Parts: sequence; structure tokens; C-alpha cells
Amino acid sequence: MSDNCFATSDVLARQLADAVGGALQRRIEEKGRACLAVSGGRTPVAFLRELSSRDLPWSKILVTLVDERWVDEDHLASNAALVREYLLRDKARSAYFLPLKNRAATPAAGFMECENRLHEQITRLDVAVLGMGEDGHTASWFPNSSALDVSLDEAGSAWCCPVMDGAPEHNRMTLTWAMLSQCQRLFLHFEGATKWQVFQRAADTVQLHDWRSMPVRRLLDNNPVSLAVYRTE
Ligand SMILES: O=C1O[C@H](COP(=O)(O)O)[C@@H](O)[C@H](O)[C@H]1O
Repeated sequence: MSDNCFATSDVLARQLADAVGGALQRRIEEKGRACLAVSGGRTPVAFLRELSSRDLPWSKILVTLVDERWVDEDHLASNAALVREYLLRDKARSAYFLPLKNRAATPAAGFMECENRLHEQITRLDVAVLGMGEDGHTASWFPNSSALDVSLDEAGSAWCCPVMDGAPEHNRMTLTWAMLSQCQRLFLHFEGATKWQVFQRAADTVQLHDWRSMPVRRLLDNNPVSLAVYRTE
């Protein structure tokens, strides 16, 4: 794991955009296209805006979400709306966007369609940028949610999982560890001293296997993918 700590949010956003943009560029040079998964919430706004200004062959990039709240795109909580507003603009307007939400009434009802669309359009993710909540959740892997059995199952075949309990306010669809652990580059992006303390508590080696109480631990415990933490002080 590498820990990349910056003094301000602006510098963090630029440095993370450099790292993610570089990784996407290299993948496109190697295989002609690249797949990126980004997170929602408040933290990614400056990073997404910064990334949208980068000179990349965006028409060769598929963008999807690490997780989504099961709300329509005109809802303030929609992660798809956030990505459309802050990333799919400027130079990145020609990127192809694959949302996780569909027209089903619940994530459980929409699971099969979402799963099929992921498999149809993605062979393997290249880069994923995850966030982290103060409760130790990442993606929509919430502490003690019953969805963790499927979401964190290393041997599982599902690439997404409906989250019908444990998440605040909205039911969700999340990518699973089975999908994210095949990604080439994983970034964990958060800001501030409180989240750093949460992360340090998660990284405590004595409790590292206890994913259920702090699911972000799944990224740290025996992770086959190199993880880069990008954060502010
Ligand atoms: O609910 C969510 O929370 C986390 C962290 O969000 P933030 O607002 O504290 O930055 C985010 O990574 C996740 O994608 C989102 O759905």
C-alpha cells in the first residue's frame, strides 16, 4: 500500500487526477481502451472536475460507478448525476457512461439487469477510485449489512450486489469485491484527520480480518491489487 498525503484538497484533486489519468493512458496504450469506476458522495467533486480537464482519449474510456443510491438521476443523492455534472463534461464529454441504476423499483429487482450489463460491457476494470465513510464503509459495503456476505465473497461470481439494509437513507447497488479485486489499480480517496483516524483503526493488524465491522478492511487484508491511498492531512 502507498500513502499519498497532501496539504490541501486542491492539490489532492490534481495529484489524484494525474495518477488516475496516467493509469488510464497506459491501459489505452496497452489494450486500446480502459474502464474506470468512480465513487459518489461529497469527496470526489474536485477530483472529478480536475479529471474532466485532462487530455485523454476519452472516447476509448468507459466510466461506471463503484456504487449507486437507488434514486432517479434528478435526485440530489444520485451518484450518476454527480458523475454527469462533474466528470462527463469538458474534455471527458465523449467518455461512455454505464450507470448502475435501472428502472426496476428496487436494487434487488434491478440486480439481474445491472449484472448482465456489467458483464456485457466490461471484461475487467482497469482503475477504481473508492471513497470511505466515517463508519469504515467503502463502496456500499456498510458495517454489518447482510449484503456483505455476497459483496465481500472472494470466490463469488456476482459483480454487483443489491444493498437493502445497513445503508443510511437509500437502498443501493454496489460493485463487489469479486469485481474490484480484478482491477489493475485501486485508489482510496478521503479527506481530513477524522477519516485518517478511521483508516488507521481499520488498518490495525490485530483486527484486520474483521471486515464486517469495518468493510474498508477488505481492501487491506490480503489484497491482490496494489492500493494507493490519496488523502489530505
Ligand atoms: O455513500 C457514500 O459514501 C462514501 C463516502 O462519501 P463522502 O460523502 O463521505 O465522500 C462514498 O465513497 C460512496 O461512493 C457513497 O455512495
